[in-house]
Amino acid sequence: MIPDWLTLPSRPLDEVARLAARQRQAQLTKPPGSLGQLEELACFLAAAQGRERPHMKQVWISIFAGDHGITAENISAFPQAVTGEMIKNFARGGAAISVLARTLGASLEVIDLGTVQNLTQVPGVHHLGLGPGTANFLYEPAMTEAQCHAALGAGRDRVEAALQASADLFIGGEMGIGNTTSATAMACVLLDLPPQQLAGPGTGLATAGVSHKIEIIAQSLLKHERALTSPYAILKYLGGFEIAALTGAYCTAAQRGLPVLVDGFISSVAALAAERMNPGVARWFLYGHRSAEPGHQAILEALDARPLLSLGLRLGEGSGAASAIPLLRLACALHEGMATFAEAAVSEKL
Ligand SMILES: Cc1cc2ncn([C@H]3O[C@H](COP(=O)(O)O)[C@@H](O)[C@H]3O)c2cc1C
Ligand SMILES: O=C(O)c1cccnc1
Repeated sequence: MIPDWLTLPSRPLDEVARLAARQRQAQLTKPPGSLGQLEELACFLAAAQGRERPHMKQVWISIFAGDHGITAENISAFPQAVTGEMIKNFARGGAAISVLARTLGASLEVIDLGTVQNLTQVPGVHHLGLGPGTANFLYEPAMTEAQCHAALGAGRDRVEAALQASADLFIGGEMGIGNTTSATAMACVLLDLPPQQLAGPGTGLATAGVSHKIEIIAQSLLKHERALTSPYAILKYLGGFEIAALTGAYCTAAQRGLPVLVDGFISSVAALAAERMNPGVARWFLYGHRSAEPGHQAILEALDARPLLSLGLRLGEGSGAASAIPLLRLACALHEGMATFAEAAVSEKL
């Protein structure tokens, strides 16, 4: 059963502040609308922060990591051990997201939800110990009810921590070898599309590997067909600890009024699951980029999302979202710092 807290209503955006921001944009020294999505970003952030002039100072990034039983089916170009190895790399500051966070002045934390390796001795990592990864969903539900609830709750708790730290924005990243298979399986059910249409190379499978991945997903969907009757069941049967944590985080962020910048394919599947479990939460979501993973496009369309960047990234870890932070900051700076037509004595539109 879906936990009660997950479906509590999201906070309404401040439409008065949004309107005030729109009116300010109309007075700035540029043809109306000429800053395109940068204008919309400023107005969205105004509505989210309840002030005409929003800012984007404190960015909070939580990386959720977990192992996947489905890796036993040989569906990734990399071995399962990479999940744990990358957790250590995050902790040491050597991963792409580590560099991005440092460069952006964002806070970064790593949550080990449950991996095959015992990483409790690794300093600087939160350990939740939900088990040695999910079960192989080709044969069994990926998560028990208790694991799924704990993972959703872990996401909620990290958003609460972000709020405590006065964060202006929440980014969730993920790490879990095999999680494009998990996310693709979920997306097939959420969108009612066949795996042939959504599956892609993930970390770099060649054509034969993608065909095998499609076959494994198709068999898994057949196996659990009768159980996959709700977005929560889809998450529990086919998801991962980190995907559930993202889902819980996204719902909490919308409920508490903290805007979210969604990352790539896997994060967007979590965002779609969140929106299906609690319609309306997606009003609080921005989308950092369009991933090179081919299935991302269909997910973005289902969310009516307009991603900010399209750089051919296919990494995860929150990297595509983090890469878009400078645009959010520029949108706020333009909104705040540009002169109005009156201030600059520039003639307005005829
Ligand atoms: C070194 C390395 C660092 C990563 N950081 C994120 N991912 C990404 O790749 C994985 C998903 O792809 P698949 O489903 O094909 O296994 C996830 O862990 C994801 O975050 C990485 C993958 C690797 C190899
Ligand atoms: O878009 C993503 O999030 C992604 C794509 C491939 C591998 N890992 C993550």
